[in-house]
Amino acid sequence: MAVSLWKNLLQTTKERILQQRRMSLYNGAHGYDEELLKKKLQQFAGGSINLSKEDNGIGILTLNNPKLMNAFTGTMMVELQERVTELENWKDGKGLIIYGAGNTFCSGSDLNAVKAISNSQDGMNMCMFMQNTLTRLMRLPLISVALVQGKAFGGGAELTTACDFRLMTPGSEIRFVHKHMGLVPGWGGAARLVRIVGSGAALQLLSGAAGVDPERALHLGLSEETLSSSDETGALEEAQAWLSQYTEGPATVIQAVKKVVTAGRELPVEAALRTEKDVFGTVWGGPANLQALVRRPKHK
Ligand SMILES: CCCC(=O)SCCNC(=O)CCNC(=O)[C@H](O)C(C)(C)COP(=O)(O)OP(=O)(O)OC[C@H]1O[C@@H](n2cnc3c(N)ncnc32)[C@H](O)[C@@H]1OP(=O)(O)O
Repeated sequence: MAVSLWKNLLQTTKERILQQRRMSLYNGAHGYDEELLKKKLQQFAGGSINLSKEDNGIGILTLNNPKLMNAFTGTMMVELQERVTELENWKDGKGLIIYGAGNTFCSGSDLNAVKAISNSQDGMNMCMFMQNTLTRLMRLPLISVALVQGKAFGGGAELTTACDFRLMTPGSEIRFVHKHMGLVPGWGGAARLVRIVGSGAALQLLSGAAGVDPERALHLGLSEETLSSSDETGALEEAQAWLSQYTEGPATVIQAVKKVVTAGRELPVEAALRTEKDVFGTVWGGPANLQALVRRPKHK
């Protein structure tokens, strides 16, 4: 009995690792050694990434390094990857809100770490790590929201684009400052921004490196809504209420919705259609479907 339990656990863990590899953009075949990079990132310690999984199926992910305006240290990058793995395995999850501690979102990568790994290969390795993590974040079967208070600069602006939606508080700002740092986005922010606002607006935002206030963000389609609260508690409550409109219902169905949209967003149409058929098969005749057939609701 114990042996068979152990075998099952081993098999599940193996499958999970294989699934993560499949979902990752970069692996050994790209000359990328994740374990080696993680060791390097661990040298730049500070801050944390905290996750709280609420009973209503909404996860709250906090970027917590307020002394540095929530800049990403190396250990925070590693912790973000760990939290994403936790969210991938959250059966009851439906939504996710990402926000920064201390009334500000995130000022990008920690410039102290950046300075210490300023050679090209280290930079690309760090990008591969963050692109892997943010791609997995974007593909989570959860509806995700970046709650932008204060500043979302550099890599912080890039992180907002890995979420399905952005909500901004009054006075907040999203700014792709990379050009002023002699850089371009490297965490996947350019590719995602083009898909959100179109190539013309993306080119303006990256080459102008100007701040985007809530009004302009709304106009560009970069933000869904400007919240009325500026304080952390009020903004979080508002963001939860906004997200709840879309997370109402069984987790299996909400996750299926996100999966078909992700497929439509990322795959060629034939592959997206096949995925849609497969996901449909997971809900058709499922508990929520059967209960609805009994209730026979009228959608007036
Ligand atoms: C592929 C990823 C590329 C990147 O992300 S590159 C990084 C891009 N980000 C930046 O260049 C942001 C630089 N910081 C700023 O512009 C300003 O600090 C910012 C965010 C507008 C906030 O301004 P203020 O509200 O006036 O606050 P402040 O400047 O006094 O900052 C408070 C303390 O936080 C520090 N800080 C802010 N952003 C940081 C960062 N990214 N890395 C390391 N430290 C950072 C800042 O140096 C200051 O510390 P201290 O009080 O001087 O010891």
